[in-house]
Amino acid sequence: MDTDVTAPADQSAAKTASKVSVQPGGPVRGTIRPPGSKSITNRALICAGMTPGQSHVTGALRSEDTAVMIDSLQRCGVQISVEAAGTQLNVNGDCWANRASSTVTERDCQELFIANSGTTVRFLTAALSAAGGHYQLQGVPRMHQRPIGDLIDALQPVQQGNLTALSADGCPPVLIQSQGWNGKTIQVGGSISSQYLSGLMMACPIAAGQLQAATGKPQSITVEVIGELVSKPYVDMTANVMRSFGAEVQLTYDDNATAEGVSATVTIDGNYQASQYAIEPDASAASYFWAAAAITGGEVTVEGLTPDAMQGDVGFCEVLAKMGCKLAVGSDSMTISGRASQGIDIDMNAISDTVQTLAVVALFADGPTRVRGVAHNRYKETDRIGDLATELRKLGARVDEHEDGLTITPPPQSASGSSLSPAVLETYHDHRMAMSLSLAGLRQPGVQILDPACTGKTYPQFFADLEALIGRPHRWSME
Ligand SMILES: O=C(O)C1=C[C@@H](OP(=O)(O)O)[C@@H](O)[C@H](O)C1
Ligand SMILES: C=C(OP(=O)(O)O)C(=O)O
Repeated sequence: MDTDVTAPADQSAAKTASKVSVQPGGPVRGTIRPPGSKSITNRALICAGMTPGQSHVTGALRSEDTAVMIDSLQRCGVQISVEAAGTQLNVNGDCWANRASSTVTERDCQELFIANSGTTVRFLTAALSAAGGHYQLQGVPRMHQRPIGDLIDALQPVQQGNLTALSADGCPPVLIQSQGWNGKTIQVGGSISSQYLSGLMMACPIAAGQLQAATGKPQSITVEVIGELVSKPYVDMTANVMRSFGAEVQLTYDDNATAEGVSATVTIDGNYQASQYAIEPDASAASYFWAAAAITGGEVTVEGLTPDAMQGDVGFCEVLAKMGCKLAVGSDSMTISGRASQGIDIDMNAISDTVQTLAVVALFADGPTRVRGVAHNRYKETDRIGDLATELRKLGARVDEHEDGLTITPPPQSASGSSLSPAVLETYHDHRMAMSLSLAGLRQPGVQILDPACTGKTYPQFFADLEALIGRPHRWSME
């Protein structure tokens, strides 16, 4: 039996389709280069967009999360022209030069729409607070339930002016009325999201530039994380991108810090310089294609990524290797082959965007898989522990939900392959729910995914690329 994706023939149809299903088939074999990294694109946009001069970014991701970042920066006066189907960005931040932050707060409030993009709201809150001005950042209803209180609390002692999270429990919309920063050391919590620290780090050169203009002296700003810090590879990524744009970043971790102690210290010197910058393919997106090989016992090569990539999510290949797959590393590629046959016990704190991918792979392993260390997954596009458990149960797995993760116990395999159940699966406006759950259809007949267009948050072409990889004509169900 061949694998087959039932999906729309073109992306305009994708926007209106209500369901997609992937039909079971043989081993998936092929090569793919996913689109650019969302996380790196939005970092490059902040560094380039807040810097006077012309920067040139290649390999960028075009998706909803990057579109709202581009649109917000443009509304603030940054000039951004988009070429090569959205993958090349010419960014000019001259609008920030010679801008007196004491006068800009008098302007009309600039309303910015950030949809459900965590990176956009957290990075822009810090950057615009440092730059000064009057802004309101507003998103979709789920964004107004995603915490930003730790970032607001960190900024209150350093920002001159008012800063408020307008929803209950410290969630967006965010209202910023800022006259810049005072240069004091910043302390931030990191147990809910690393994006607060990343946003503060990227804002430091902006604030330092303004302080230097006012005092005539170079400024150095320090940020400390108090207690736990989740998703650490994203913090290393932030430091890397900042260095490429000319900032000096010293970053140290203390893995033995107590709950009240300082677990990370970042000291930032220097300003950004307009730069040329090339973006890696998205490693979280790549996880779906590696998983396709692991679920079907095939072989998939992802080009443009190696274990040296900036994105921690390339570590997903090591997880698959623990489950029994073979990992082959090329000069500019990573190949996963063979079936993921063993259940594992694994801490996914550092690579939490791949938990849903792993959960679907775990459905086809021979024993249970325990995922630990991802309590922060409850604050993402949806509750990625509770809602994930609900959908996996519909497929017939036993799922035990824990405070910090879940245990997935697949039903015993039948001789014909899968012993799961057909199911119509909800996606909760979560792109990763749609992309990961669709892979269950590679082995289990009758798996239908609702609202496939939600992949547009980070990967509008996902189902077209999946079809190209598994190599059969496809159709969308247009119900
Ligand atoms: O900094 C980033 O680019 C990201 C950090 C992670 O969030 P948390 O730090 O909230 O885990 C990740 O889930 C998100 O997709 C992107
Ligand atoms: C959590 C995610 O995104 P963000 O926090 O940037 O909205 C994600 O892309 O999985």
